[in-house]
Amino acid sequence: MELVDHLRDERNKAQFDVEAMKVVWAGSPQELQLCDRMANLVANHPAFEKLKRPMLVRKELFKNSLRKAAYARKLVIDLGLSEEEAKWLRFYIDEPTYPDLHWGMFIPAIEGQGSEEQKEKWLPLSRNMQIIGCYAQTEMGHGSNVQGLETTATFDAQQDHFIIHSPTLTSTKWWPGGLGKVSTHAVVYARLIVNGEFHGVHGWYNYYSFSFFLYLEDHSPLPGITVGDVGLKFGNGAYNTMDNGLLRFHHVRIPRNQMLMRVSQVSREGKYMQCDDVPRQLIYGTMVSVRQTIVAMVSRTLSRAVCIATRYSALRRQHSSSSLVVPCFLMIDYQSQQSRLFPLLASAYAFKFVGEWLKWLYTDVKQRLEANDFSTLPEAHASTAGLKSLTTSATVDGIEECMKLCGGDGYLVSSGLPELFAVSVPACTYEGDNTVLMLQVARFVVKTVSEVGYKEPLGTSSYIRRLNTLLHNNCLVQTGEDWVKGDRIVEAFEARAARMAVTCTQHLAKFQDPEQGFSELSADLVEVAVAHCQLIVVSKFVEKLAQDIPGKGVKEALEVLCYVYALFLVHKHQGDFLVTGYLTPKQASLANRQLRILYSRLRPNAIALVDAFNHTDHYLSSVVGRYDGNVYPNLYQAAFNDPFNDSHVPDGYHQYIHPILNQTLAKL
Ligand SMILES: CC/C=C\C/C=C\C/C=C\C/C=C\CCC(=O)SCCNC(=O)CCNC(=O)[C@H](O)C(C)(C)COP(=O)(O)OP(=O)(O)OC[C@H]1O[C@@H](n2cnc3c(N)ncnc32)[C@H](O)[C@@H]1OP(=O)(O)O
Ligand SMILES: Cc1cc2nc3c(=O)[nH]c(=O)nc-3n(C[C@H](O)[C@H](O)[C@H](O)COP(=O)(O)OP(=O)(O)OC[C@H]3O[C@@H](n4cnc5c(N)ncnc54)[C@H](O)[C@@H]3O)c2cc1C
Repeated sequence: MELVDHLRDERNKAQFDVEAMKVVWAGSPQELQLCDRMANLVANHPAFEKLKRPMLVRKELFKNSLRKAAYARKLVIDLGLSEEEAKWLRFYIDEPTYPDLHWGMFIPAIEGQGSEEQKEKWLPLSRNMQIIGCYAQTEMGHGSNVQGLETTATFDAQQDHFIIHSPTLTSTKWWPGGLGKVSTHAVVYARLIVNGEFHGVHGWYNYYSFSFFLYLEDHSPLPGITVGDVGLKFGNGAYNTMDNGLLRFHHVRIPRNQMLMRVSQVSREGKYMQCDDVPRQLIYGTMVSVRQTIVAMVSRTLSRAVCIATRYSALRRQHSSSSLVVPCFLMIDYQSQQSRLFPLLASAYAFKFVGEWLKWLYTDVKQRLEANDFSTLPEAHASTAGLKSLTTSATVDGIEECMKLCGGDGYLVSSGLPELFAVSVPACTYEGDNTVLMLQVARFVVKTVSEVGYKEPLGTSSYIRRLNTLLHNNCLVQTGEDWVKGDRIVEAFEARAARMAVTCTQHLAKFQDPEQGFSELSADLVEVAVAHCQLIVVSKFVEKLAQDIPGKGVKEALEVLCYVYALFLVHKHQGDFLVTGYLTPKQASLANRQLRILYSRLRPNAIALVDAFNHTDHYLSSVVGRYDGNVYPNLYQAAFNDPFNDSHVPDGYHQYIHPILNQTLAKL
């Protein structure tokens, strides 16, 4: 039977080579081929079916996710997949499970913080999954405030042991993924006590990582350990496939050599030693690594929501504004729909490119750290923290908007959007609360501004070198067309970021106690950080356009997306641009007018731009976002796939409806 493509007319409108755009989106022909292979391996295997997930109760759901993880592991071994291939395989299985933390945090923590000897011992065991690990940092009472962690690790010189203890209820380890039911090991953050002395109580370096056996072979916890799951989380399915755990220690002994010893050591005699040439911030290194990964992944999450909303918008017809009776308008042709949808489409591309750049920055910093060069760590910290915060917040808001863009059907689980929202929303909290992370960026920016004159701003903050120009030269835009020039756009974002940073730095200088100033101005400081991070995203998109991009019409289509992203932000934050005096109201309104022109240029390419994400129907898991656009019969069928429709008479009907119909309520 011939398959009907309900989106064919839309696909025919494309003004660029979709296959070439797929390569740009994937990053390279090799990446495209790799992702395509892994996505189809998952899509074509019944073991990875996921549509029934939201109907399962927690215990079934969890067992189902363990089965999938075990099956994935078998595929990795049987097919001899590389670590990179295995990573994509897990990604397309699309279900948070313990291997995410094992591979994503436990192993990187050992790699980054273990001594050579420890790495030799623990890494082969971990990579072969002979042990399964998690990352136990957060406590019930302390999440953002890592300095406040209460778990103690007291050195016992007599027995050459550390004694790990949870002195209070609030010191209970709380949230670590994979901890609740599965992990055999954990990297635990604790306060170090040697010879009765807390080490580094004034600094941030008084937390050390320990690796320890959590379970005996019969899989009951070691004596002195209480472990469990933190309980049901938001959304059906969603993050409930993960055993986020709780953990308490009652004077649990572990050998001294299980303290991760790259940053500092405790000797057999009980002497505490800090490695001179290694900054203490390195114990936060795993977070830098994971924040980078989150940015690399988040564009795909947003692209998935946008793909669903764009395809449905290009199929569904509603009435025109002049006639409420004739259903003639495609939803995507409403200007208001475009103004909500197209900036999200542009954001997905923008986040992809900034994610590629961040990966480059992180790879560079990682190599430097291995060679004990820590000079770029502050920038890597600020960039990973800020971009993690910016992109996850925008993505989660974007998914919610996509749900609304699909009308009532977006709210159906079968649209794929509610579960995507539920599984993504904790990304604004985990790996650092987004506001807390933006305050870290603000610290970095304010420090850079304060040091102008005796320390050269580098990398993402190098615009601060041109402070004088940026503070005094206003925008030169005179026509709408003037707005679609890369260097002009970047300069506008630089001027806004620099002016906001300088104003805040001046306000901070008026406080006698800098910390009090920082606290009182924290809302403004978050806005400074947002401006700095948006500048990074815009400038990396513009830099991408300066590269050689093959394929008919590909570069032109990307230019439109870049300007949509940038001018949408100018419009959204026009208050910043106006208050700082960089723009006049006329220039701001020219930006908005140009944005409307750009939407009309983007419109014919909309479907092709989401096709270029190359998402399989399995990955999308959305009736309304199907590739063939055959929505309505499938939407109808999906309703009958719900077990709730197995019978016309639900449980409770005879008991609770009949008495009402028969007026026999007194018998209840
Ligand atoms: C949509 C979803 C899509 C995709 C998802 C994909 C993958 C998901 C995979 C995994 C995610 C799953 C689970 C998540 C796991 C976790 O959540 S683990 C726990 C994470 N916890 C946190 O992130 C805690 C946040 N808090 C902190 O990081 C710190 O406490 C703090 C930095 C906020 C503050 O710490 P302080 O000790 O008070 O620091 P400070 O005094 O402010 O700063 C001291 C100096 O240190 C520098 N610094 C801070 N952090 C780092 C760092 N990470 N690296 C390098 N340097 C750092 C800081 O800049 C200061 O420097 P100065 O030069 O100014 O002194
Ligand atoms: C799904 C999920 C998975 C997780 N996985 C792990 C894991 O594997 N391992 C692990 O160790 N942890 C994990 N966590 C914990 C996570 O890292 C913390 O939840 C996170 O760091 C935030 O800490 P908190 O929950 O204590 O929030 P809080 O720090 O209590 O924040 C609550 C509110 O206070 C505000 N706030 C806090 N501090 C400040 C400040 N200094 N200035 C201004 N505002 C502030 C925040 O902006 C936020 O609005 C996970 C959490 C979730 C939800």
